[in-house]
Amino acid sequence: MPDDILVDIEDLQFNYDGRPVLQGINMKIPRGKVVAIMGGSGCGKTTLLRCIGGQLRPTGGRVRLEKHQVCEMSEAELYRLRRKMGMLFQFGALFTDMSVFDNVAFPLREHTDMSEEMIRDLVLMKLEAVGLRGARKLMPGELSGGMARRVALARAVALDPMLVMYDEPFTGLDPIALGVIGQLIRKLNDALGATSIMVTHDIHESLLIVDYIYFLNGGRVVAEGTPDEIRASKDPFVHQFVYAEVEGPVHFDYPAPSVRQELLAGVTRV
Ligand SMILES: Nc1ncnc2c1ncn2[C@@H]1O[C@H](COP(=O)(O)OP(=O)(O)OP(=O)(O)O)[C@@H](O)[C@H]1O
Repeated sequence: MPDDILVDIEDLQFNYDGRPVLQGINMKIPRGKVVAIMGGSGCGKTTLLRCIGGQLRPTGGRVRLEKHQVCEMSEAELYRLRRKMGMLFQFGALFTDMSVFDNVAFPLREHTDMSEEMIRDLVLMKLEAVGLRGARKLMPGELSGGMARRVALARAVALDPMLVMYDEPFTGLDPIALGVIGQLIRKLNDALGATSIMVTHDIHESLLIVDYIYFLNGGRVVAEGTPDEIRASKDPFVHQFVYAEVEGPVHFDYPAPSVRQELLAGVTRV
């Protein structure tokens, strides 16, 4: 694998109970880049992140992260590998019974045997990077939504990960907080020399901060490109996302038989 590719995904397939969700995904994510993955609801974006992180075992294909074949690793090996991955899942839930400081210190205490003094210095550095050093004693219940997301961001990068994965980091934020989080994702990626993969529905923020965007539909990559290529694209999938059109090739309904079929089968009673 060329050295500049951190994550190499080849023909990745995943089924839930026999229902195909990922149907042959190919992606090469270079080191140092911020990449967005977009697509309609339920098209498999979170499933893809979980296959990269090794939380789900694919039914076919492979994921290489650096020199590691993620799909073939034991639980113990995955546990060690995850130390090098930061993850921020939807809403970036903080531990509500721990202060801001302890939330960010958590991965350091869990995965290293650093002294409390070192942990303190590192936590304060990460909180400084997200502009919340002064808020370290607050509890999550005392934070605004945007502040809580910034703490979750600081926690995701506490161990200086080589790869940071974000699952819908902008959900529920007002436009200003959303812009702040977007800028921080970019800034932290570059300051840490990390690589970031972000699942998001926010095309406009993505166009501002990422290096490359993949569009998924039906478990496959249907379009991809740099922000400039995406802006200039005539592809109908891309067009539907950029202009937030309800009608288009992306279907937002969960797959179902026709209403007529269901009525005939008598299964629509609730
Ligand atoms: N644990 C599960 N068991 C069975 N099916 C699942 C499970 N988790 C997800 N699915 C199904 O797999 C498909 C892909 O889900 P996934 O969460 O990856 O989609 P997504 O693109 O991230 O969606 P969204 O944008 O709405 O978060 C969906 O149809 C979902 O219903």
